[in-house]
This record gives sequence, structure tokens and C-alpha cells, in this order.
Amino acid sequence: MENEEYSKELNVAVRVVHMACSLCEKVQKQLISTNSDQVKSKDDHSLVTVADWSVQATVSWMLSKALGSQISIVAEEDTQTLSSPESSSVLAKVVSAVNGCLAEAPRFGLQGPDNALSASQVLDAISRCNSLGGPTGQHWVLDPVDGTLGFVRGDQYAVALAMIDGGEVIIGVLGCPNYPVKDDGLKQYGQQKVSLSNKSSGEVGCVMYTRKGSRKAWMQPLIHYDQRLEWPNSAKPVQVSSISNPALATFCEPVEKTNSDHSFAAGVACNVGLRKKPLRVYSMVKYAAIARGEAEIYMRFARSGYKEKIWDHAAGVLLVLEAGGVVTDAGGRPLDFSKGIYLEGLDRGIIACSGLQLHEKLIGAVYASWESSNL
Ligand SMILES: Nc1ncnc2c1ncn2[C@@H]1O[C@H](COP(=O)(O)OS(=O)(=O)O)[C@@H](OP(=O)(O)O)[C@H]1O
Ligand SMILES: [Mg+2]
Repeated sequence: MENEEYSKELNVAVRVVHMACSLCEKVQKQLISTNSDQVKSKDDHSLVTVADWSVQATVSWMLSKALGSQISIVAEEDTQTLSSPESSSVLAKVVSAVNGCLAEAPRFGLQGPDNALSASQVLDAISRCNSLGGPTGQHWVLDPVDGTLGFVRGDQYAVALAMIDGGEVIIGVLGCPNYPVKDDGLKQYGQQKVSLSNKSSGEVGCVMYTRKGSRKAWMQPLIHYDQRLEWPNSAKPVQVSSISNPALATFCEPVEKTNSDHSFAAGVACNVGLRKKPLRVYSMVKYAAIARGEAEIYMRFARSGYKEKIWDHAAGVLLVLEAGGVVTDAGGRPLDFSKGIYLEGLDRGIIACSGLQLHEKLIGAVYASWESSNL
């Protein structure tokens, strides 16, 4: 992808997501071994971890350093809770995690700071990500730790970074630290959870990336310990599955039924002739599974009134599209990333498929099932 438009941005974004994954792996390891005060509750009752804030600070600082401090970043976390006096011990952990990660920037082919960042510099880096996106200009879109529940449970989660220009997603990068690199890695992970101590082999964890219009999507393995990221870092092209027979297709959905109506999806699945049990996976790893050809369908039906956020979809949607798939809302229209932080106008839900045939069947089945649903 050298010499292409946005190649510098893509290259930096991939390296930064590798750094963020390495940070997350360290925090997840501590979290699982101590289950200490790394987890705090947030207004919306979701879980926010040290990793969330640390990744946001790291990505914000690194992107600004490499691409200029004028860049616009839209990201999930703010600093309200973190800057309160009760959070001082968490803030200290965040500052330490960020500085530990930034000190390793050269290993990832990037330049870190000359001196360790102070707490106020870390808070600044987090709060700088307060852009609201929109239809004009370039905006980076970050979900520092997507799939918070998966993260705290030692399961699947993702670091999702995208860049929108003129309202269109141009770059998509998804770090999936617990997604095994080999084919069908997710199904195997589900059967026999990969233990954290067994993760250093380079077989578990990948970063996927793509650029709009390239018709290609790539996967690199995570690097571990003192390894260096040497481009292209064994990048392998990925593509969607060629299965179009519903009886053979695998469909993914969110783990929590509060995030997606499982029974409505089961009705649609039955109507279309899907036979396999749903593959329930935390986070945007669901999009990664479609882009890698491990599953054919991702259905998501949030309760009525919930507004999907752009950072939960931008990187994953572009990966599926460029790997050869189709993603629309449940009415068959493309998702609109130009309206600010929400996917405004989204019709009922999101359907991602490996191909048009399956997609048409699903849209038809949603239409047929909708009347009888109670969403
Ligand atoms: N009510 C409701 N409906 C739909 N979606 C919601 C809802 N509430 C939250 N969210 C967003 O869902 C993100 C997690 O989605 P997942 O697909 O990972 O769900 S699950 O954990 O597998 O159930 C989650 O992202 P993270 O906060 O990054 O984990 C939220 O942005
Ligand atoms: Mg999220």
C-alpha cells in the first residue's frame, strides 16, 4: 500500500494500534490476576478500565506527534471521572501505563516523547479527543477498548481506530489481541480459551487494516516482548468467505442480549435457513470474523431508541467492505458516518454479510419478521 493516498496515515495508525494492543495485554493480565481497583463504574454502568483511558491517551499523543497536533479525534472516553480526586490512584496507574507504552514507541517504528508525560499532559491527551466528527474534514475515530465486558472477562475485545474524511470512512484498523491468527481461530478460542500465559507465541492476537477503495484488507500478527515491528510484519491479505448457502453459514451476534435482540435474530436466522448456532462474540471482533472469512453474517438489533456510535462500527465496517463483504442497516442502506458521533438514521439494525446473496435474503427476512417483532 506504499505510494497510495493516505499511506502515511495508515502506516502510523497500524503501528499505534499495535502499541495500544500491547498496553491492553499488560493491563488485562493484571486485571485478571488481581481483579483490583482497575475497574470503576461509569454513569452509563458500563465498565471503564485503566486500559480505556491509557489507550486513548497513548493513541491521541502518538497520532498528534506523528501527524500534527491539529488533528481531530473523536473518542469514547472523557476525563470527568478520571480527574476527580477519588480517582487519583487510577490516574497514577494510567500515567504509568501510558509512559510505559510510549517509551516502547521505537520498537513499533515510531518516536515517543523525550521525557515521561506528567498527569496533566496525559489528561490533556485524553480530553483532546473531544471532536464531534461530521461531514467535512478529517476525523480520527477511536474506541480505545471495544467490548469492555470481553476485556474484563479475559475474552475478546478490540482496539478500533478509523479515519473519516468528508464523511466517509477511509482507513480502518482493528487490533484484536485475543483473536488467534490461524484460520477458524475464533471458533477454536471459543472451545478452548487461550490462556494468557500462552499468548507470547505470535499465534494469538492480530491487527487488521484496510484503506477505502483498495479492495484489500490485511492482517498482521501481534508482536510480543522485545520483538520489533518490521513492516510489513508478515501481513497476510484476508477476504470474506465464499459460502452463500445459508445452511452452511455461521452468524455472529453480541454476547449480551441487552445489546442486541437475540430472539429477533433467531427468528430471522430461522426464516433464512441458517442452521448453525449463533457465534456470540464480544466487540468488533465480529466484523473481523466476517472480514477474515471465519463467519458469514453479523446481525445486530439494538433496542429501539438506542443510537449506535460511530466508534463501535467505523473500522469494522470498512474492513468487511474492503475484504469483499456487504454492510448495511436492516433496511439495506449503507451506514452514514457523516452525521457526528451517532449513526443517525439507522434503520432498525445492522447486517454485515460476506456476500450479496446472503445479504439479500437477510434483508428480506428482517422485513418479513418485523411486523411480528416487539422491538
Ligand atoms: N443498549 C445497547 N444496545 C446496543 N449497543 C450498546 C448498548 N449499550 C452499549 N452498547 C454498545 O455496544 C458495545 C458492545 O457491543 P458488543 O457487540 O461488543 O456487545 S457484547 O458485549 O458482545 O454484548 C459497547 O461498546 P464498549 O462500551 O466499547 O464495550 C457500547 O458502545
Ligand atoms: Mg465500543
